[in-house]
Amino acid sequence: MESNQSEVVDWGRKAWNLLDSVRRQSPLIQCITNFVSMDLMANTLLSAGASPAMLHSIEEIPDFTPHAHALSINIGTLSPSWFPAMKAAAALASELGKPWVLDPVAVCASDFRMKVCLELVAMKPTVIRGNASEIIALSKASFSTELASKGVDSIHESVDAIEAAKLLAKSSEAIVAVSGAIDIVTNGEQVVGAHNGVAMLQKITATGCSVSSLIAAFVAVDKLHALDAAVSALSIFGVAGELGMKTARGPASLRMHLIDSLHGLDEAAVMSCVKITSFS
Ligand SMILES: Nc1ncnc2c1ncn2[C@@H]1O[C@H](COP(=O)(O)OP(=O)(O)O)[C@@H](O)[C@H]1O
Ligand SMILES: Cc1ncsc1CCOP(=O)(O)O
Ligand SMILES: [Mg+2]
Repeated sequence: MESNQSEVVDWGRKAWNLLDSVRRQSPLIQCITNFVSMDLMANTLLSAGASPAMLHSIEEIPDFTPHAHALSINIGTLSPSWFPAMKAAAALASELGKPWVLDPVAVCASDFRMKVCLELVAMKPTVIRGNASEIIALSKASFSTELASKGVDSIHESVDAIEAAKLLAKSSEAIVAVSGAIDIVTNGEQVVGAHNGVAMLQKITATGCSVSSLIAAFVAVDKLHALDAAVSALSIFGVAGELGMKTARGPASLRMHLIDSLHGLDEAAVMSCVKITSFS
């Protein structure tokens, strides 16, 4: 059961406990991800205390996926040859009761991406995390040229995608997370928001991809509370961005300070900086 809507949740404590569990358990996260994100995603997971493995060959899935504690699937640089491995890994993870996260990068950019994503959504991801335009497009379940204009970036605000996220969560039975100025997370009924992060994170490629895999690491250590784990991961990543921004001079140095801050986060910083509120 997720945190009850009427109870007062100490989100700072919850987020810290989850980060602490990731550091103690160092879950193995299999990432089938795009070429752009591999480096930042692996470093994000390492600096949070998890153990990343970027294995995407279909031949290795029967041997390796059973050892992973969670799986992260990202369609960023999709080509037809990758799709069978994504499906095989998702199917095996589901069969073995392992949580998995889908990042529908640029699902609005082409009919091919939309079809691939809809097949993956039907395979029951634990969490779907995208930006607002991606979640709006995916909830409509059909490709439209109107949303294709910005490719991997969003043309909507996250709060504009709340109803779409709820619809998608209900139809897919996944937790749906929409990143943005406020990160929105829903199970279709309950809606929570993480108010952390800095706008400069949008100027570093693959921060969205990386936070999707961080969600996989948090869900790996608390798979019965995927909504709480997802919003905590988003908030913690945002806090690392806020602290990193204090010494950054632009996107390139923020990338470095983001990783350093995530690695160095302590209980006091998490307790005082995490800002998660209920929307419903
Ligand atoms: N305006 C903003 N203010 C603060 N943080 C933001 C803002 N926009 C995005 N972020 C953060 O940047 C990261 C990447 O999100 P986003 O840019 O929405 O994903 P994507 O890269 O997939 O489009 C997330 O951690 C999100 O919280
Ligand atoms: C630029 C780009 N092109 C294909 S995948 C990718 C990375 C997208 O990363 P994010 O969605 O985290 O911005
Ligand atoms: Mg993205």
